[in-house]
Amino acid sequence: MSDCNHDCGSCSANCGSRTQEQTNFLEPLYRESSVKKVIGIVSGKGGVGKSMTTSLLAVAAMRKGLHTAILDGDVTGPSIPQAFGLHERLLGNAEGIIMPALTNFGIEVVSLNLMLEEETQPVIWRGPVVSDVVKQFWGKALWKDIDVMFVDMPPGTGEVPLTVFQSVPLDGIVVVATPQELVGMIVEKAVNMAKMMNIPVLGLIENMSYIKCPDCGKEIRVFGDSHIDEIAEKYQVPVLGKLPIDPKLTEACDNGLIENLENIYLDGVIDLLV
Ligand SMILES: Nc1ncnc2c1ncn2[C@@H]1O[C@H](COP(=O)(O)OP(=O)(O)OP(=O)(O)O)[C@@H](O)[C@H]1O
Repeated sequence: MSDCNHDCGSCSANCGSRTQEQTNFLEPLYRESSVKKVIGIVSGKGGVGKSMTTSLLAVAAMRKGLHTAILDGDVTGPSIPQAFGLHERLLGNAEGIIMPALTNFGIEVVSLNLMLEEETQPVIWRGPVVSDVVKQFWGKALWKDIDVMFVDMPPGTGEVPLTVFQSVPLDGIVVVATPQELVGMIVEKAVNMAKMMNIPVLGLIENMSYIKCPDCGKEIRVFGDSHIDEIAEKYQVPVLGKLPIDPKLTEACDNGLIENLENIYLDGVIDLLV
């Protein structure tokens, strides 16, 4: 590795220069939980549509008849409950195990926003506390017979997402980016981070790729030309989708109706992921 500091105790990469056994940071599941497949939704920075993509993928999986869950790991900016219109407070069982909330169509959700006294309360916690919360969402919740779980990962490639990468046994990740990010190195950093952790990159999704003129149907590339195919080729990963800026998506998210939306953009993707 080019940035190796030869301190294997502080690194999770399983590279050729490793001199110490790899430490296992994985958080165990609660004994009554079972999750067949765990997919992390990752972005190089915030606000690019990671939660939107997580929600759309979960809805698509649920519609395929899979028992689906969302672990909202974006602890400081949790937007999953809003997209599904969830507001009730989460309950714990006698052992203090979190019981996930159920959406109208049966997706199981755990999110910090369902635990706060006030949904508008800011979460101003330091990194280790944030990553600890995500670990607890994985290990201290009752995830019963889940076929596929989507983890809305904390944004970026810093300490918090790194700890989540190490604590939750991800089967793979999907990277979401806007066209601007695809010009820079942010996406490549996210892809490389996953590779260093030996986590397969299942594919890339370009969000806010274009806007369709409602009058003539022409696709306008507001943020410039797409570079997603070049990056996908460079890293040999598939492009799973290109989502336009669609006011119907914003409206559905804002009104908690994401499950009622016809999921035209990511419908076919589930067969490639699960
Ligand atoms: N393709 C799209 N068309 C229309 N609106 C979108 C689209 N993608 C995302 N949005 C809207 O943009 C906002 C940000 O999206 P989202 O919350 O999914 O981003 P995020 O990457 O999860 O951000 P953060 O990491 O800050 O939580 C939301 O209001 C969402 O409804």
